[in-house]
Amino acid sequence: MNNHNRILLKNVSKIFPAPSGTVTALKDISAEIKENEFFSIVGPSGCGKTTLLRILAGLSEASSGNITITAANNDRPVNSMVFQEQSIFPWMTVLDNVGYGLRMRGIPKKERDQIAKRYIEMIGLIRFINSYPNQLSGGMKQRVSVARAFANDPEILLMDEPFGALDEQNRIILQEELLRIWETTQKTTVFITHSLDEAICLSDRILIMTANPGTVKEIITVDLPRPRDIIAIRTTTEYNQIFQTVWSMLREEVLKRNE
Ligand SMILES: Nc1ncnc2c1ncn2[C@@H]1O[C@H](COP(=O)(O)OP(=O)(O)OP(=O)(O)O)[C@@H](O)[C@H]1O
Repeated sequence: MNNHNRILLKNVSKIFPAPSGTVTALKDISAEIKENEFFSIVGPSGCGKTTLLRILAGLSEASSGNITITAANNDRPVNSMVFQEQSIFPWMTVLDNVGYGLRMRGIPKKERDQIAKRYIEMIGLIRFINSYPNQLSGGMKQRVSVARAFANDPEILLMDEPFGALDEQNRIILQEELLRIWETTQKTTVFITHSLDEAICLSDRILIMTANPGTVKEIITVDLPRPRDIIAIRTTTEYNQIFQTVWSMLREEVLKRNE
């Protein structure tokens, strides 16, 4: 991991109007996300994770506070987002879906097809390069979304529960593929998940949020060596210690949320 800050959040708050007045979804969120870091956010349901990611993506504005995203190269998009639901275009082939962001940036066809093909190979879908989404399974479609986000080569990658809708087997395969692509590209990534296991297996650090309002409870460093074999690291003492630490913090918040 590089020591430069790529994303700086300073006292970010978000207040939504609600029928009974207002809801404070986020309160004074401050964090520094480093260049090349894999940074996950976990927290009880409704604590504001998606709201925070939407603010980072520029899809929503903070009510107060500052967000700074340092762009190293002005020709690249600032961010690409991968959502939980499959968000690929049904009328485009896998190749055209993965190259979509590059096309929007005016990259010539030959070059964008070359780049797209590289990522399609990485996600193991080269046999399906000319297939349409209705010929693919849910897991395959989500792999196309992941490949598209990386092919776009954004400054930062934002992922909102990208594997949440998948069955466990596909989830493990996609986690392994994501780890491999991330370890090759070292793209600064902010990743939301409900799964502690997923957060630990993938991340350099994990931000644990409180609920009502969403604040930073703790930021934990995941000191597990890379490259990681996500099946093997689950059997280590280090993994179990981190799991217990994160869970004991999160448990308090989930219980509070259920009160
Ligand atoms: N557009 C909106 N208008 C009003 N309230 C909103 C809006 N979007 C989110 N909220 C509220 O803000 C809070 C945080 O919501 P958000 O979806 O960010 O949480 P989350 O942590 O992503 O939830 P989950 O884990 O269930 O996906 C919730 O109380 C939610 O009801």
